[in-house]
Amino acid sequence: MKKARVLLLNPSFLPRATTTIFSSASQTRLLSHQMETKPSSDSSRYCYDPVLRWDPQVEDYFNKAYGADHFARISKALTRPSSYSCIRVNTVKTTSEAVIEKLTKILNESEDGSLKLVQSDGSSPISKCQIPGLDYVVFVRGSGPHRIEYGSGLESPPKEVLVSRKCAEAVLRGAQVYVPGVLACTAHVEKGDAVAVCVAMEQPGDDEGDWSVNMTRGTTLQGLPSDPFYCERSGLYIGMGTTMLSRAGMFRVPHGVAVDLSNRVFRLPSFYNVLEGEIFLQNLPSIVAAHALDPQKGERILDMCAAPGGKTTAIAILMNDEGEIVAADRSHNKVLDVQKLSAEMGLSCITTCKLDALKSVCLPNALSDSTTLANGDNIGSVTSHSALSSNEEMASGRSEAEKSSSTEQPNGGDNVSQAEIRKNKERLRNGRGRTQSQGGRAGKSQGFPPNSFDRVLLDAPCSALGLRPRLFAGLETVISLRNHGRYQRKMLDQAVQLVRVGGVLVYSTCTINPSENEAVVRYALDKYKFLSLAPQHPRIGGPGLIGRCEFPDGYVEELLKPGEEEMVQKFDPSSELDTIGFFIAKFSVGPKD
Ligand SMILES: C[S@@+](CC[C@H](N)C(=O)[O-])C[C@H]1O[C@@H](n2cnc3c(N)ncnc32)[C@H](O)[C@@H]1O
Repeated sequence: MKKARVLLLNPSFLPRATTTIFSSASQTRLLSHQMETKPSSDSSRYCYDPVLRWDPQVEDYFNKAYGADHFARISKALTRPSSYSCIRVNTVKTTSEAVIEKLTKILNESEDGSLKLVQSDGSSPISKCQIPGLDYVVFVRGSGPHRIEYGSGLESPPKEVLVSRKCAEAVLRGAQVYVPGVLACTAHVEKGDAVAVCVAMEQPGDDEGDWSVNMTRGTTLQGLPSDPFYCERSGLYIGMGTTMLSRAGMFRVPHGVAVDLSNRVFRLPSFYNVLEGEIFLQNLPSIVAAHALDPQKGERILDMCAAPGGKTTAIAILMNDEGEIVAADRSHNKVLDVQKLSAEMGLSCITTCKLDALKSVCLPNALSDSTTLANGDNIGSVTSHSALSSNEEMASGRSEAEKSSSTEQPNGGDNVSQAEIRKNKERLRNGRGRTQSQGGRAGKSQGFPPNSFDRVLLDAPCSALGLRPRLFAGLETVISLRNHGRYQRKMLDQAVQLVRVGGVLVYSTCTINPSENEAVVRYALDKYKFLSLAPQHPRIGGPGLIGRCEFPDGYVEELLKPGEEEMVQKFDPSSELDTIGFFIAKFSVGPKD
């Protein structure tokens, strides 16, 4: 496979990089270090130098796709958080300047002084994004990896708290160590003790592809080589902190902070619950995906896999909250999350519905057929889009008064089941029920007629192999990666039908897997001759991969053709942009016949 040219990026777009401190031991560490059985020296044990574990065939595939050196860099980058937090400002409510002022005050007043300390040159860690058109994006620079003094040279080893891999990934992003994430702890730990926090990583089981942590919660550690998985935990220390509970408390109480991790390998501010409704923490490529869609005021847009609503709300802000965005997701509870976010951000152009993207196209006659069915044996569970938007089922950020007075019925309003009409009349008379108080219910949609949207975003569910920090990747196999691609192609088949001629379709994923990115684009371009790749603005990601990949089982995967690679945006976690791995393709929809 031919590797595509790497686009050189202008680093001035980004917050200035902080000094990284890698020990020479960490640079030379062998890929197989987690499997070593010999006890390691103190300095290589008490440090953060994880190596991502992949299924061997997946690793082989990625090595071929990217080249071994490049993939090793990607794999390493995935184990670290990005060096900055990216904040999207809700310009409907506030401005970047106001947010920068408030965040500066919050950070200066914060009890955790670590963020102040990282700026050795006296500059602020907060800055406005310099990418043209993205001046409503604010970066907050973090720092790391820091070398932590664990006191390992002392006579007795440091007391330890062992946390689950998922807990560790959250902690690396700035979270605290919460009780449910704690798996094991040294004996006799009391509240207020200094502890080293390390990660319990999945280990290979007896069968191929079988991985597990294999440790009972509450296990006692001694800090000695006789501890379970002692060697395997080498190089997996994420910081030093103070216990907020005794050992017994950690395994007795259901929630709360277990360790106040004051000395971290990576220091990133946690903006949990900060400036709610005014800001949204979002990865830079996700913001760029909303721009790639290029939504215009007054348009009708479908976000097919919308939850939790990060891109939906980004699109709404780009439209200045004028037009209609239908935010769909398969999961009822996740649709509620979109409703909550839209309401919090004060956005009224977003309507939500529960919809399986694989069934999102509904032919006009099928629409009334299934509505008839719904009247009979499945009352109220299937409701057309028109019914939803006119009858409050499709919850939106619009005020109650506005919605109840709305007479707008885009499809003529003739697809509403009588049961739904009765139910809604009652609801309007009685006011919202308890579960409907803040978008407590997500209406189901049975789909939309072909060509009913100006633009469609398909931010597809994927293997998420671009998300970082990631400490383990062994569960995906070449077959599961291929299956993700198959699922995405089926969704794309639906999306293509829903965009009107002259409209735009954006396809995105947060994975580095070519089967879910370039191969899906190849499929779309080969199958739908009316699709063409369209230029994206801004274009700050790198090029896609061209060529083909042949697998040992004979499966052949076609990727992009020469000339197409510069039309997509591939965000490489190992590049200077220091983002998650992400992929964006934008298609123009030409005449369909
Ligand atoms: C990558 S996430 C979307 C993230 C979202 N676009 C954002 O920016 O906040 C993928 C979403 O697809 C949803 N999903 C998975 N399968 C689906 C299906 N068949 N139909 C609709 N949604 C689906 C998941 O529930 C998940 O919320």
